[in-house]
Amino acid sequence: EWGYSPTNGPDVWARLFPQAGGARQSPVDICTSIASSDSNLEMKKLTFAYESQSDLRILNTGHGWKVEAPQSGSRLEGGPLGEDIYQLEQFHCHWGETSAEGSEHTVDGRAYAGELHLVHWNTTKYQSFAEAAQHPDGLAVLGVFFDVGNESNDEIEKIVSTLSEIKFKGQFTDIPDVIDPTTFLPSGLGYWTYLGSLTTPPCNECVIWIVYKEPITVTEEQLVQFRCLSACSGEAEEFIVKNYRPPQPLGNRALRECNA
Ligand SMILES: NS(=O)(=O)c1ccc(B(O)O)cc1
Ligand SMILES: [Zn+2]
Repeated sequence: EWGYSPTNGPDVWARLFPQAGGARQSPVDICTSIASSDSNLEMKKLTFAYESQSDLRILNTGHGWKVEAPQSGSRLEGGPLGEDIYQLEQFHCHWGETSAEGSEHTVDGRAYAGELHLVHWNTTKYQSFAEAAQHPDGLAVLGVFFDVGNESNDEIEKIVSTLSEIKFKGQFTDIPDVIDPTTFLPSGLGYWTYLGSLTTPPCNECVIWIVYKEPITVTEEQLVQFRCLSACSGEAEEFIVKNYRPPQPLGNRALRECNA
């Protein structure tokens, strides 16, 4: 089973998952000096509309936590997404063993303490998430960086408060609180965008990435709770202390920015 240790981690994924060695892999280091301010993006504003939902199911995937949030009423469109509408499917995040690392994307070589991914799929063109993940414009993922600060993030706290119930791989529970994905987004809506992939196996090259420039703040305690999840399903305890893939070559891909 793939993971993040030297024997099953990112450096060996391509052996089992050939796409992991492709030319449009994610994450990447966002070199801000080469980001082109694409007037086209300025014109087509990125718009999103989410519902608030309660009783969303959160599960321990063995690689982290994931909230299943299929929202037929949600819409992400505009910006780099052309004329298609994308619908929220799930959200999860990545972190590191200390807060000095943990994000997947880096900015001019700088890592953040973690990164939240809001995963959407193209409902204009495809009939299911699984089908969309087989196409170059199938998914759109919003990435939001975590900075560590003194204010705990109330929305993240709703996630943290359930983690004791899903300590082991395969366990799931319902989040009793109402979750509004909009609250995960920073106030500043400037972003970078490029064509990439899933950052975990099978690393399908099917993602239009939209990475917000402004981080949101979480507390060290909240990140400590993430690291208490176990990657195993039973007694053995192997904590999920890191689950981020390091940056992959950008190659000749365009990196565009939009200062909304
Ligand atoms: N980390 S990620 O957002 O690129 C991502 C999203 C979905 C899946 B998946 O559905 O397997 C894997 C990785
Ligand atoms: Zn992710």
